[in-house]
Amino acid sequence: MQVIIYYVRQLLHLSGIKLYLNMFGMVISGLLESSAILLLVPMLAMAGIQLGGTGAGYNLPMFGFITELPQSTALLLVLGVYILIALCQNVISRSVAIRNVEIQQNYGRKLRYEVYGALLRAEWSFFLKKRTSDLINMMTTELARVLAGISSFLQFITSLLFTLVQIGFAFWLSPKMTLSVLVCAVLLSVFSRRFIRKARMLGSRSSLLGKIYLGGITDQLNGIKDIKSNNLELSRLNWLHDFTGEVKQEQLDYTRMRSNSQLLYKMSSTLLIAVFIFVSFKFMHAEGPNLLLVILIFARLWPTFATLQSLMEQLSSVLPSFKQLQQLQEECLQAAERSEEEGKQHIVPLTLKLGLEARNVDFRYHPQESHYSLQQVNVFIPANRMTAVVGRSGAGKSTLVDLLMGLMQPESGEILADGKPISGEQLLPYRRSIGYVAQDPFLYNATIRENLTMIKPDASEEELWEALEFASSAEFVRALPQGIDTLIGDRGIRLSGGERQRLVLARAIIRKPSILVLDEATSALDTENEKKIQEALDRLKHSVTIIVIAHRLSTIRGADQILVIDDGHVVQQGLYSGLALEKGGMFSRLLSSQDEAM
Ligand SMILES: Nc1ncnc2c1ncn2[C@@H]1O[C@H](COP(=O)(O)OP(=O)(O)OP(=O)(O)O)[C@@H](O)[C@H]1O
Repeated sequence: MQVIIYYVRQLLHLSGIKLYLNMFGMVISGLLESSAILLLVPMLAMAGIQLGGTGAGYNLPMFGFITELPQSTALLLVLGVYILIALCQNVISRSVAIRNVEIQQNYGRKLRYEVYGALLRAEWSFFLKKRTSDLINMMTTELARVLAGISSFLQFITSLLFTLVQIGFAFWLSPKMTLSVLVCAVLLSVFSRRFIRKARMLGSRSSLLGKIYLGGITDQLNGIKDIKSNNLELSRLNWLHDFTGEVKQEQLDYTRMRSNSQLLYKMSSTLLIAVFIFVSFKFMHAEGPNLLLVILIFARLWPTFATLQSLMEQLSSVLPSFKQLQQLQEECLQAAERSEEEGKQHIVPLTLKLGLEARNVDFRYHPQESHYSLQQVNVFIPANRMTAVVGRSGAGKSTLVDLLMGLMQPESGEILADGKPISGEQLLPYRRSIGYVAQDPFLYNATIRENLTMIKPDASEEELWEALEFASSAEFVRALPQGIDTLIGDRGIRLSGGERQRLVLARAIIRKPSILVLDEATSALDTENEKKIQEALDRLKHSVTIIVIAHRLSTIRGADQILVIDDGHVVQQGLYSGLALEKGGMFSRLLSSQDEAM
């Protein structure tokens, strides 16, 4: 429960007095609702209208004057009061309902903003350890469950207050009867604790199933080409068939548990009413209105107990979601690479003047493993020059570049830009100075223009086309049906691999970065386009610091420096011509293996 209270406190902090007013409104509304019904019987009795039995009605002094009125006037008055109470109740509940949505939506927005903000501030290595689908699940289903849980908690508090008022009312009408009902309710709630435990267990199972479903379906839709080309449709459908069987079972168990609990409350209510009426009639010789009173107290009180029980079950079932959300927020906080305030500041990109340096860098993806992805790496990358990083697959090239971009922090050692460590306040200005083209180019499902202006919102038409020209994209963009305003689909699916790569390059260049990082950026290009990009990079290389990861060694002939990495170590360093001559060196081995492959 503590975890729920933690989030409810935040809600209280955000909505302040509004929330208390609303809860008060809910209690008043409930009170009016019950008083409308409860008062109707005695008021009608006072007006001389008996609802069965021979009793004279309840002795309610405040309504004494009614007996002095003619019966039809009294009836009209009583019904008028009844309508007035109902009107007040409905008006209050209308405004409470609207304000409730406003309060909950405000809090929902704040919570989503906070959780997503925390995710965005977390460092890259945090995302390497998480499944994207789990994070999506947290941001959608689990967060929605938490918000529903908060709403249930508030409903629970209101129902509790309402029940207390109802008990007070019932006590006023008949203390003995009310006490008996309360004793029965306490006994039943002790017995019902097992339903609450079961609800929590089923809630965990439901969360887990939600996670598995989203993970599985995301994986499969991402790999739909693989599924189709390997004829895996049937096996994937079988997976869904088995999985939905589990979901069905879980839903059935949950519904069975809740129905059992409600059945228990409803049947016990019927049974207790029967017992009470029998005892009142047989042993206390109660008649008409008194028997009606027994029914009224039960009819009003017992459903509130059933509601409380049902809300407690709902709360228990979403408790695991609360815990997961809190855990995610804590993990994000621990993995935060900067504070919220830093992110809000206006960031002026850094201009690299001297160069980048990796000093005594060690890095492991998992500290518990003995294998280092990089070990004792010492390199200097001069500003406004082109540095190429080469090596066998798995040598550590991407790891080095990710560290140089400040996406991850070394386990020991330092990454310095112009002699200053790229962490803390330096980090965001440094990041802003980088243009990056990944091996697997990513584009948003938007128009080409939107993809470019996302990076530089104030880019002029001229700047957009300049970047497209640079990346040899202008020609194909002009040929598209809506030109630069063409929608390129999910991850740019409506474009060819080479076109995507060129657009990402245009996007990287549009901000006029001080550092340009290209991870195999020309791998999907044909020889003609590759040549054009090479020429453009050659023109840039004296005004921008370029770092390229290259598999095709022919593309880095013009590099000012080549770093050869093997098994996490920098094993060679120098110019293409010099390295090619070092017989037996890793670079010449890479060269000869590429020659053989051609
Ligand atoms: N997210 C990760 N978690 C654990 N280990 C990783 C992760 N990413 C890379 N590694 C390991 O770190 C080492 C270096 O990987 P890295 O991706 O830097 O190599 P690379 O030279 O860029 O390879 P490639 O040319 O195939 O892209 C490899 O042993 C790899 O298995």
